Amino acid sequence: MTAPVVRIGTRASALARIQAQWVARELQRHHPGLQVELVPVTTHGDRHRARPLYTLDTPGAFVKELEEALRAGIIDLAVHSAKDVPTRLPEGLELAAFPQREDPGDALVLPRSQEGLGPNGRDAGRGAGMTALELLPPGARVGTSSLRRQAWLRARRPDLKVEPARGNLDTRLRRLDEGAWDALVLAAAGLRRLGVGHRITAAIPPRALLPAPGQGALAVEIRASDDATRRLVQVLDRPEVALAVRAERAFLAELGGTCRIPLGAWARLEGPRLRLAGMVAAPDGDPWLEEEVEGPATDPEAVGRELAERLRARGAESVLAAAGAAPGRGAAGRA
Ligand SMILES: NCc1[nH]cc(CCC(=O)O)c1CC(=O)O
Repeated sequence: MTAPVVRIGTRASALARIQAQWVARELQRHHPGLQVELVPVTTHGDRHRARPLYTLDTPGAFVKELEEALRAGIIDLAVHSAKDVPTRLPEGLELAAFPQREDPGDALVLPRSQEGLGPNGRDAGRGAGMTALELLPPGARVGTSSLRRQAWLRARRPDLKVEPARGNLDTRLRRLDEGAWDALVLAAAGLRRLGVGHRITAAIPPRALLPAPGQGALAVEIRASDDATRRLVQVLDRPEVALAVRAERAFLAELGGTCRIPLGAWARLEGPRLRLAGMVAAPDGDPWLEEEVEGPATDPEAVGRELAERLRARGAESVLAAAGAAPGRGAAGRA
């Protein structure tokens, strides 16, 4: 009998490759002798690096081609950042595992020349103990591509100049150091996975700014008919992560969210209960609606729906309507 080969599709970006390689290594660690092959796939989101994600009209800008390769049988599994995966999957595919989650929060990064300022600053600088927002000087130019981060910055610090920042992470950090912006706001998980967690000047905890649904988590997608691969990837699944991300995604799906509206969600397992916080806001951060619910961990989708209902009761619908959000496939490379 020939040893089975599992073909893992990966985007070409450094972060995507690190994530796919991690999955490959974990699979081989748990299944000695298993053959894995990494198959590069280019996505729409990768081809339009320079444009803010929310201006791309394809939902799932970073996942669509991987899903097509899966359905065509070119690859057996796709490794995604969970927050890039639209809430509605194409026919015949399923998310089979949610591995251990990285830091779900966002992070403020200052240029190298200002690094001493933060709580992580090597010289235990003047900024020790200061929050991300306190570290930003008046009128600072802050680079970020996500509407959620933009809404937060505009609501909390109307003096700031919020500017688009896309391109891969290395490029953005280099341009930051060259003076393109005074600061960047990014997902902490991406920086940590890339081994540049030391560039985080100040963490922005989920309580201060609710993350994008799924932020910091990976999602492993397979063909629903592929029982062999489902069995193999079971070892990667962390039930507490799966429950949290399912609740966050259900909330997003219920509000028909796309990456065109500022929306955040963060779930934690507390024993047999699931606690889920969520927000929707106008692009300028006013209004800003935030709520928290808890419910049985046995039904994360119900907890997500309950949170959406609570926010609807507070007028979320008009916030969504004003942003032109229509029920669609859900997150399209939401950040
Ligand atoms: N939107 C793109 C994207 N997709 C996943 C990450 C980072 C890793 C993660 O959130 O899990 C990023 C970059 C960012 O938002 O700064």
